[in-house]
Amino acid sequence: MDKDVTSGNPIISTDKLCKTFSYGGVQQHILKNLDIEIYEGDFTVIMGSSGAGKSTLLYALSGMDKPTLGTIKFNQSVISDLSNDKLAVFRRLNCGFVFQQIYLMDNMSILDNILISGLLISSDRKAIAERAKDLLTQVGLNETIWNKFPSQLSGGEAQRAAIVRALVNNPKVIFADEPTGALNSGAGKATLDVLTEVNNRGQSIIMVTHDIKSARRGNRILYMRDGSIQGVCDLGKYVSGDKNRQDKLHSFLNEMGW
Ligand SMILES: Nc1ncnc2c1ncn2[C@@H]1O[C@H](COP(=O)(O)OP(=O)(O)OP(=O)(O)O)[C@@H](O)[C@H]1O
Repeated sequence: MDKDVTSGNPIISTDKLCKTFSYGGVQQHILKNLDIEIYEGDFTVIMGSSGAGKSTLLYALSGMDKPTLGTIKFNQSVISDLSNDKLAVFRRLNCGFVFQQIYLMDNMSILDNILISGLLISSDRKAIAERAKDLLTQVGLNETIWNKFPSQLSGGEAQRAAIVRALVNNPKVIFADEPTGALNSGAGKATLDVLTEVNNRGQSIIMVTHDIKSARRGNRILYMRDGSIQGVCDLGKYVSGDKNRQDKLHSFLNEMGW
């Protein structure tokens, strides 16, 4: 795949990545010989038809699931043949996750939810707490929120807290699966603004979405159909209200048959 001039070095690459599920005695080939490069510092968006294999690809790239065949390299190290235990360590050190369902722990304060993630890789509680508070402030969640419980937050506030939890260990890549899928448009925009800001500071993001407003935030769009990459669109960095970018994305998606 051609490399956008604005992109950095490949942070993840795949070689003939395949994923097959067996269900009810039938084999379903979901990812078919994918050769992909994801570049450092990019906001990569994965779009495509329903069932195309977008989430399956995201889970394979992040080491949440293992490929059936093929190789995945993360920063030049092969991760596709790691044991489950080593993959768990790899994810803890390198990956942050943001999902449509927010999965904060109900019986802990927002700050504790974030601290507990940080303590998985460091025992320096004071430093983690400082980083957590700093990040919470950056995403617009001030001190009055820190000691609340998840059920006392709006959906948008909870998703911003979940982004902080994903960032607290300073991961190389944030993997997001429909992060605005359960949010109203205002909360969705606030979540996208945070992800955009985080990416502008250099954080690599890979996001699966059906939502065109979310997709606009990416600088590189991969379009999947039936387990393959059907097309790639390099949009350049997001600039609010840039009509040329919007038109380019629309005509790419039309071309892909979206
Ligand atoms: N663990 C599993 N076992 C069996 N089949 C699975 C499993 N996970 C996913 N699939 C199948 O793989 C296909 C692709 O699923 P995936 O969730 O990757 O698609 P998607 O492109 O993200 O779809 P959507 O946009 O609808 O969420 C689907 O047909 C799904 O049923």
